[in-house]
Amino acid sequence: MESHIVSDEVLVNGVKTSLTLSTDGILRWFDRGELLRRLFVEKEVLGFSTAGHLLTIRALIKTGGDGFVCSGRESLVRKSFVFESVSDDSLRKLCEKIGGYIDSLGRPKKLFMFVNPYGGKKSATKIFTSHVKPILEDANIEYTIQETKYQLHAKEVSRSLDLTKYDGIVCVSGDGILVEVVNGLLEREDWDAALKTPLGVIPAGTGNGMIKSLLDSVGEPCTPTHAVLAAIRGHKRSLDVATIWQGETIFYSVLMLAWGLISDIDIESEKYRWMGSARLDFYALQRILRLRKYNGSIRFVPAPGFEDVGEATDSCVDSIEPLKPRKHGYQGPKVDFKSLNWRKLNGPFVSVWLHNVPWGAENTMAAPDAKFEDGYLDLIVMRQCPKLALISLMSKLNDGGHVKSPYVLYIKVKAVILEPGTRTGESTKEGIIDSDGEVLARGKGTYKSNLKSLMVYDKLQLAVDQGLATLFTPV
Ligand SMILES: Nc1ncnc2c1ncn2[C@@H]1O[C@H](COP(=O)(O)OP(=O)(O)OP(=O)(O)O)[C@@H](O)[C@H]1O
Repeated sequence: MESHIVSDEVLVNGVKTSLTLSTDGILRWFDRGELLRRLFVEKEVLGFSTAGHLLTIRALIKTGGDGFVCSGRESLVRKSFVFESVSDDSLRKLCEKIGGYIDSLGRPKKLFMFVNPYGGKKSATKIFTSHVKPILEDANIEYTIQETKYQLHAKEVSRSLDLTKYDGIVCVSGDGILVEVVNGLLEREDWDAALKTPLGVIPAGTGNGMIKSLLDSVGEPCTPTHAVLAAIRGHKRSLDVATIWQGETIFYSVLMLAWGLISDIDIESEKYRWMGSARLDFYALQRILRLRKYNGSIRFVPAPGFEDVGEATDSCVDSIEPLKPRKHGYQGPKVDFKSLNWRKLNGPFVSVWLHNVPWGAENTMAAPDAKFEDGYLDLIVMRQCPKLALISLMSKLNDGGHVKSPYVLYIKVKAVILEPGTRTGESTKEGIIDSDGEVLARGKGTYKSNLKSLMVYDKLQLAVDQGLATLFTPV
């Protein structure tokens, strides 16, 4: 028998009932000894409020169950339970004990929220109003909202935000805003402390890979409501951050980097945006039928267990360019690159993909074995593949089945030097390198754009720092 944190008489619909919070964190109420209902405070209770003698407990309950069901697809609904206390004293005691228990869970009390009204289907504001706001209010969480007004606005704000005022930053957006926030935090003088600020995402973009990866890892569906709950229950986890650099230019990535087939599909299919999500399948098929291969090489430091992949490359050591020291902010991972075991794969390549978390988008499980905080990136390489096999392989992207294909090399790496080259047979055409939805580099003969990309289509280096950032997580 669990001991009680508090147990008292209350009225439910005028009927005398006993309300109990036990040390196992379950709130139960009984009628003549018979259990009427129970709520798992940690999992289901958002908060409570009082009015007169009434105590209202607000919860988020799985539909189709009483909170004990764990299947992945049911939805969550807000529900209130009202208890009438028998005296001021009783109400005070109940509030103090239930409030104390909720406080002990380490939940955020004040959040800074970015809302990107231009991400995805332009529905972030609506998602905030109808899914996020009511839950924050039920949970008595204060929030400050910042709508993003232009590209890199979230990065700018994160660089100078007074973080002592907030217990976390939540982005109602796609992955793009999260990446901006991480980049902004890493440029701060107090980057080390700033990176301990937990970050959350409410899916409202085209690519919602990070929140999909978090929710899917515990069998929960990627919905705004599940995402809010993940952000406010007080659980945190670390996240690896990859530093990508070329000369003085640096980009911090938390999701992925792609070169070849995948980035061509992602970026070039933008011109078919009017087709909606069908644009990706449509353009993927075009790209497979007229398959491109790229010259170039990848040098990498393999994770334990993958030391024999590729060929040894000693010459690499001389060509490593260390990260240039910055005036302030994070200085990159502290690794002696020259002492590491470098291996090499030569092109031509159909596709080169690096992934930090399993899902690249809600329907793309790029790297089924990727871990948030293992200190490695998953490298997925395809050098050649018959077109029919490639079509079937692309159809397996939604369950990660592609990594089992004999045409795919799937390993874990700590650092990479990528040397992208021209398309085979077309020496005037180069490719696109894309990281976390950003075009990092656009080579000759690709699509036309007035926007200048961050880096040039040339050698770039990348290394992972383990668990540098912090995320809100569902459990
Ligand atoms: N007010 C704005 N106007 C234009 N662009 C903006 C605005 N606010 C943010 N952005 C940019 O929108 C981009 C997309 O952000 P977000 O994370 O919401 O979605 P996404 O899924 O990454 O991308 P998509 O635009 O394809 O949905 C970011 O690169 C960000 O810089």
